[in-house]
Amino acid sequence: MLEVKQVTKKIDGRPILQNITFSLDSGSIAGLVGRNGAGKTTLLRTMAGILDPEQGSIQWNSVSVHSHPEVKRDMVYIADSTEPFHGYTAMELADLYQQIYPKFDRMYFMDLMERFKLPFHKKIRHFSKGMKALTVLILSFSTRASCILLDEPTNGIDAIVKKQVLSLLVEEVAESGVTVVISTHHLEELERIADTILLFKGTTVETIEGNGSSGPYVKLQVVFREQAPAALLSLPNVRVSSQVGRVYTLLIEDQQEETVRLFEQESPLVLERLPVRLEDLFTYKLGDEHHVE
Ligand SMILES: Nc1ncnc2c1ncn2[C@@H]1O[C@H](COP(=O)(O)OP(=O)(O)OP(=O)(O)O)[C@@H](O)[C@H]1O
Repeated sequence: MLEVKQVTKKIDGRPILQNITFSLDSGSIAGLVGRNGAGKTTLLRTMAGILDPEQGSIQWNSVSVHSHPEVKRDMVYIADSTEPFHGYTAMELADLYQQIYPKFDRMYFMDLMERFKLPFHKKIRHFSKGMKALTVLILSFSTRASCILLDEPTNGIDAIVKKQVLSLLVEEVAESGVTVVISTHHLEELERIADTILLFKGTTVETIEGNGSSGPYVKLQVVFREQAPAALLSLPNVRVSSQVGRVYTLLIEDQQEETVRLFEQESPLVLERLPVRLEDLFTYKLGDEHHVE
């Protein structure tokens, strides 16, 4: 189990992470989402033990990552840039990782590289973005580390490679019970694979169990006969996601049924429930937040 407890981190005196607390079970996939500059990379690097928190702790199976650096051999962090790997071939990277990670599975590495038809002896700088993404993912799983932290693993890759990357991820989590945390801006891919969403709100993280489709939210499409009821639309638990003429799309949090009834009492022409998407929650939670950087 990965436990992040009351983690606080400043950069250049500015608080980036404040009192961040959540825990993730083994064999789960968590999606880390938030606005640009929110602090996702900082959190991943702190979880990986690369950055020290000012306060709080990160524990992997009840052992502190920062006080017991040997735990890091069971955790792997893959940055959003593959640039540090560019001067190496895949085989050289395997050699390097084998020295760092005692459980590195060379056979498994070779099998997966062959399965995806990736070259062993070509410098990574000559790989396409998709090949780079797949190679670093294969490398990370080959460490046989139990906790894998991935910063934007599907950035800049096409839909087919993305599907391969995500299938590989799900396959690995199901087979070897690893815990994976993925930072991404691609919310739709998390809907398919994540068990938990960690949503950056300001300098804290809100945990949303499931992929956003369950939970205390209702999405409604309402077409009003005449004037839209301003008092209802400005209720604190109602957010207007969009409005086209008299057609309103609303997201309601908490007291959903009671609030839906209030809308029904207005006798709208149409009142229809729609599936709640992660993007709806993202906009609902973060729509008012300033773009950080
Ligand atoms: N080395 C650094 N020096 C100064 N400021 C930094 C440094 N690293 C991060 N920051 C600042 O910390 C904040 C969080 O950055 P971080 O990279 O963690 O965000 P992010 O959520 O990963 O962003 P993005 O989604 O755009 O990749 C930003 O305001 C960033 O400018």
